[in-house]
Amino acid sequence: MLLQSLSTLNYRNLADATLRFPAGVTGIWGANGAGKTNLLEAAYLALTGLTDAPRLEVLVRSGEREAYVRAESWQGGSLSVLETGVGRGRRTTKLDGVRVRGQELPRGSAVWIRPEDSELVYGAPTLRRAFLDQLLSRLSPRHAQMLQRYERGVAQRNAALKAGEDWAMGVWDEQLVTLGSEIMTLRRRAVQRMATLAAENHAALGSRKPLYLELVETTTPESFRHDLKRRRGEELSRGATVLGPHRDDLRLMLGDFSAADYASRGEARTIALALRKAELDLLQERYQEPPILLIDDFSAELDPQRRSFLLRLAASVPQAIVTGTEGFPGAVQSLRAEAGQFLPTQAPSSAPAPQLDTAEVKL
Ligand SMILES: Nc1ncnc2c1ncn2[C@@H]1O[C@H](COP(=O)(O)OP(=O)(O)OP(=O)(O)O)[C@@H](O)[C@H]1O
Repeated sequence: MLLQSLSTLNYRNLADATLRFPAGVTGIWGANGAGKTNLLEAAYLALTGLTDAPRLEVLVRSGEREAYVRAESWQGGSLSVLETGVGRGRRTTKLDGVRVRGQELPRGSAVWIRPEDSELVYGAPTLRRAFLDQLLSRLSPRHAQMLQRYERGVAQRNAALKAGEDWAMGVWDEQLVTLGSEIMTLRRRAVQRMATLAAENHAALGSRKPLYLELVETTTPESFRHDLKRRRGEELSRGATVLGPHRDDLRLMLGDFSAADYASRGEARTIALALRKAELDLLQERYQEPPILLIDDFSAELDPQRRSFLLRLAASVPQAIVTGTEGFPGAVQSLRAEAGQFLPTQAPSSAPAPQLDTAEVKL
């Protein structure tokens, strides 16, 4: 996958413009608040149709009603045009001029690595679940569909529990058990594979402590039906479905210790990096083409060894866009960010050029 150009209109603080990207690494540097993260966010939205903005309207420049992003990208030897428009609670996507659902955009097209990824370690289970679910949905459209139906089922079942409709539970339970069991089975398989990849990546990042990933389930496919019955009384009094895949978590362990409780900030960033690299590995495995790598603030909280891993990782994929407050060594194109504009320039760099030994980065 290669991003040839990105156009934005009314997107946050970005000037309305089209930027072109060559193969290789584009380094974008500039002061805090210049618009570097906004540009990566816009590229990710255009390429995947995905955003984790809390509300779509925050993506729209203050004072405007709609924002629009457009990517021209090469995939499997052909050029596609991907367009997404967002407004208050509304999102439309087009692929080559034809309106499609978000899921129909190329799912394996980009991976976004950013400092906030540390929240995957420290944050609430919801964040880790969202990470897993989003990745699984990108790997399997069937999973995306099942998850949507399951979540709708949980919402409807919760409404029935709140209304005290004990008599209706048999039907809701059946739906939840059928969908939930399949989701759990798929998650188990994916987490097993991801655990191996993340542990390898973590070691390649120079970490001495081993990383373990483990799914913490509130029930199992075998006992889901029985567990729902057993806890019916509690559910009716709380008005909520208290077990099932929507309550599961992904436990991250550094050796014998819970990473959420014991990891330093740098260690958390390293674990998050190992997870993102596993995401890249899985998408590449599935779609047989390396995703475009978007790396925000490449030097944040990382020591020279881990920074060097990122430099080599960026150099090992066909295309990467990397931001920072200083230049990115080895970039084929450097852009200076200022007030939402991106101007070609010679990047200043305080870091030494990376050893581009791509064999060291396992893809
Ligand atoms: N909807 C919006 N409309 C207008 N401006 C916005 C909107 N959303 C965010 N901004 C502004 O965009 C600016 C750039 O933010 P961005 O996160 O891209 O900066 P950055 O270059 O990544 O900075 P840093 O180096 O601090 O991470 C911020 O000043 C922010 O207030």
